Formats: sequence, C-alpha cells, structure tokens
Amino acid sequence: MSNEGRTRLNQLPEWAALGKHREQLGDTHLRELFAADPARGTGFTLRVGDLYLDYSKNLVTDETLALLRELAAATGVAELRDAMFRGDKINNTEHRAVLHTALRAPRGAVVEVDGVDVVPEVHAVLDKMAAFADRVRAGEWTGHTGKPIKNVVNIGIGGSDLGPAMAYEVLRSYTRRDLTFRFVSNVDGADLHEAVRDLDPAETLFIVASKTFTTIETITNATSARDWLLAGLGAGQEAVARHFVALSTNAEKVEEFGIDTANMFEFWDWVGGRYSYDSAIGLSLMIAIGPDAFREMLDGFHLVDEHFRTAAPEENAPLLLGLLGIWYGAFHDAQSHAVLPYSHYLSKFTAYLQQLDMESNGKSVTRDGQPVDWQTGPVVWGTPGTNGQHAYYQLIHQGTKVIPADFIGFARPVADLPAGLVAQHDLLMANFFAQTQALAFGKTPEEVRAEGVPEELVPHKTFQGNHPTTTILADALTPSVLGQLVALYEHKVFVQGAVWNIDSFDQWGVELGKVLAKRIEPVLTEGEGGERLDSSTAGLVAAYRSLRGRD
Ligand SMILES: O=P(O)(O)OC[C@H]1O[C@](O)(CO)[C@@H](O)[C@@H]1O
Repeated sequence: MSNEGRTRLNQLPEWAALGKHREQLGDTHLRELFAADPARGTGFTLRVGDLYLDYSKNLVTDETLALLRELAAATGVAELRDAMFRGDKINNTEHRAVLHTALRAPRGAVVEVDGVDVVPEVHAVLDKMAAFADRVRAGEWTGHTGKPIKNVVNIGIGGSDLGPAMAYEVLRSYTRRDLTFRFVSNVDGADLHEAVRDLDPAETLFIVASKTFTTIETITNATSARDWLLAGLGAGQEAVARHFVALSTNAEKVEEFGIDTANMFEFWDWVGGRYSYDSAIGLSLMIAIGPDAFREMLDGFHLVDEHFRTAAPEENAPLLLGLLGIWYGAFHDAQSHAVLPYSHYLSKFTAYLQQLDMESNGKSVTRDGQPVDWQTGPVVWGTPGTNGQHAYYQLIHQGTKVIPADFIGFARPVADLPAGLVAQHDLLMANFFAQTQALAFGKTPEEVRAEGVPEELVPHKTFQGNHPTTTILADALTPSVLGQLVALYEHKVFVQGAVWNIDSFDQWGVELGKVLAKRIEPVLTEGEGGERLDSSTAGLVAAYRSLRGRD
C-alpha cells in the first residue's frame, strides 16, 4: 500500500492548526484546566472492556483533542486501520499483510490473505498447541528416558522471547507453580548456563522460538542446548525429538536443525515478530497458564481489536493514546515516554513495549522513502512504579524534560496473594494515585512558604507540576486484561505510524549490526581482516585479542 502524492504531514493545514493552538495554550497549567472545568476528572475518561482510562491529566483541552482527531482524519488513520484488518499488504517494504488481529479472531470469523481465509489455520495451530500443552501439563509428554517434563526452556530473542517472557511474569499467579519456566535470549553463554545449570536434562523441554529460524543468537543457543541435553543424557541425536519443539514459519530450517516438523508449531509471515506472542510463539506461556487462560487472553486482545476497529474517534482509546503521543512529540518536544506499572507482575511489561514501539516506529523515512522532518517514535522506558519513585522520579518531578507517562494499576491484588500481604495493596495504590496528582498539580512556592520553609529552600521544594500522565486502571490483572493492555498499545503504535506516514511493520534498522558482527567474529577468532576495520574498532579488537592472549 503506497501513498505517493500524499501531502507531507507538516504541510497539512491540520498540522499548522495544531501548531497555532499550541502557541495559544502557551504555559496553561493543569491547575488552570482543572479549575476551569470541575468535571474534567470524570469527563476526560474512557472505558474499554475492563480498562478505565483517565486522560484528564494531559496537557490538552477539548479543542486540542478535536484538532488531533482532525489530523488523524487527514492522514487516513481509519483507512489504514481498515486496510490492516482486511489483510491488505500494508507492510509495504516487505510486501506483507499485517494480521496479528487474525491470531485472536474467534473461530468462524473470516480474514483473508490473498483470497485465503486464515482463521481456520490459526485455530488449527491453537488446537495443536492446546493438545501439546495439555500433555505436558498432565505429565504425559515424557522425555527420552521416560520421565515427565518438569522444566520448559524457551529459546528465542526479540519478539520470540519478550512476549512470552513478559506474559509469563504478568500471569505468574495463573501458572503451574510445580513446573519451571525459563527464557533464554542472550547469545552470552551465561544466559543459557544460568537457565539450565540446576535442571535435569531428562525432565527438560526446549522450545526453540524463531520466526525465521535463522537468527544467529537463537540458533547458537539452541545448538548449545542440544549439546547440553545430549551430554547430560549420554544419548545421541535420537533423544532430540522428545526434548525439542520449534515455533517458526520456516519448516525447512527447522528440519535442518534436526527438529521433527511434527513437533513444529507454525505461524505466518503476516505476523510480525513483535506482534507474535499470541501466535505459536506463546506455546511456553500456554503450557504455563493452560489453554483456557490463553484463550481468555486472546479474547481480551480481540475485545480491544474490535473497539479499535469500530469505536467512534471520540471514544477510541488507541486513537486517543496515539494522538496524545504525537502531540507531545511534535508540539512539546517530548523525546521519551514512560510506562510505569504499579504491579510487580508487570516488571517486564515496559521492556516488551520497548520492542513493540521502538522497533515499529523508530523510523526516519516515510512509507515512500522520503526523509521525515517531524518527530517519530519516542524512547520508551520505565520500571514498576514504586521502585522508580526511589530512583528516577526526581527527574520527572523537578527535571527539565517533558516526559509523558502512563500509570497502570489494578484495584485488586492477584488472587493467590497471601492474606497477610493483601493489606499492602492499598499502600501501593496510594502511591499510584499520589504520583499522578503530584505530577499534575505540583506544589507552588506559596504553598511551600505556607509550610514555614526557609526562603532559600523554597525553589528546591517547589514542584512545577504540569507533567502529563494518563492513568489506566483495571479491576485485576487477569489473562483477558493483559490481552486488552497489549492490544491497546499495539494499536496506539499503529495510529502513530499511520499519522507519521512510516512503515511500522518492518525493522531494517536491526540489519547492519548483524552483518558487521558476522564480519567481526572471524577477526576476533582468527585475527584476520582487521585492516578493513575503522581505526577505533580495529584498536578495540586488537585490545580484545591481546586481553584474550591471542596476539
Ligand atoms: O523470531 P526471529 O526470526 O528469530 O527474530 C527475532 C527478532 O529479531 C528481529 O527480527 C530483529 O531484532 C525482531 O523483529 C524479531 O522479533
């Protein structure tokens, strides 16, 4: 889907109107916006499925939102969205459809790629995954020596790791606590070593997750895992079949590696790596939480897909979140976006969003290859909130940067939290609410003085406030809520890519480093070819070789 001839974003009248509006708003403070509209705190909210979204503490007025929606209309967000759901090849540099939404379509829905309905295939793989997961969970899938599987090690990287690893943490309270799950991604041998050192190979299943099955980190780790297994069992290649399964789009490479393709769970080139954990890539998660909870998660995704597809612009949560990000990047010069969950279980959520957002929208040319001269994707960062409060929140409160932040919290702690610890939840959530309040309203010099603070300390104890936040509150962290949250962010990223007119579904930016690493490896090991390197890299490589005693 090309869009040649489209007016450049920053030449649209809608863009100019936003610029003018920004000038008019000037330094208008959230304190003023709230004072002017007593209903703002309840009016600037949305409900989507189980998510309650409060966007009132953003630096926007009704007019800002209307202008942003006009920008979305002028840039064809809805048309591109419909093209995505329809299965058009909107990933134009790779000529691929973008259909992660089909992964969570209910049985019986129809989604066509090149005239073929893909939903039956999706459900056939989900059924195969469920049958396998049930066998492992029931102790019926045995290893080479006949022992049931007790340990599951997912080997993958990027989208083939971050999704299942994140979701496993998020849904810990739903997992089989008697089974061990580990996630290996780093080509640093320490990752695999630490993951398997206390495991019995006879009880260990490796899930090799790779869309392409050519990713060097994953194939290297999988090869080492196979060596560890066979050495531990004292067995030959015949032991591999009971201990290795593959998740991939590439049957040929899976077979080449020595994994029986009967033990391969397929997905398709229309699933981007960072959009894939609800495909076969989620097998480790499905074993951990069971097929029913996995289905609930998919239904959560689907609920937000349908919301995004059908909700009016004024009520469309992904559209709103996407447009707010565009507003801050373009008109407030925000360089980053913080995601701050108030749940220990969401400790890997922001790391997951980093790939989703930054690999999707870290682009600087438009869909037809022209350089952009507007901000694209922000730096996404953050860790669970209360820990952040004692680390980097100082900078958010009193530093010089504009850092829009999403606060994510839950009304109820997870169901299996011991009664003695449940009481701590109110304290956690008191912090959650207090922080967005402090960020928005701050503390004026007058308020500080009224506390009797010595004059020389007043500037230090003043909080300027006016720091934008969006609060996402849900009842509890269930599989469905996780699906809803991930889909919300997926579509937010989509909206931004559509407005910025970039291809959010390719990732050419990861290629160069891979090629150079391949070239440098023989220089490290054999010492040949160093003269072709630049002087800095050549010096570093020489130092490395010398430290390793190779020269
Ligand atoms: O699943 P694969 O093919 O091993 O790729 C892993 C990751 O590598 C990338 O292609 C680049 O980092 C990601 O998009 C992808 O999620």
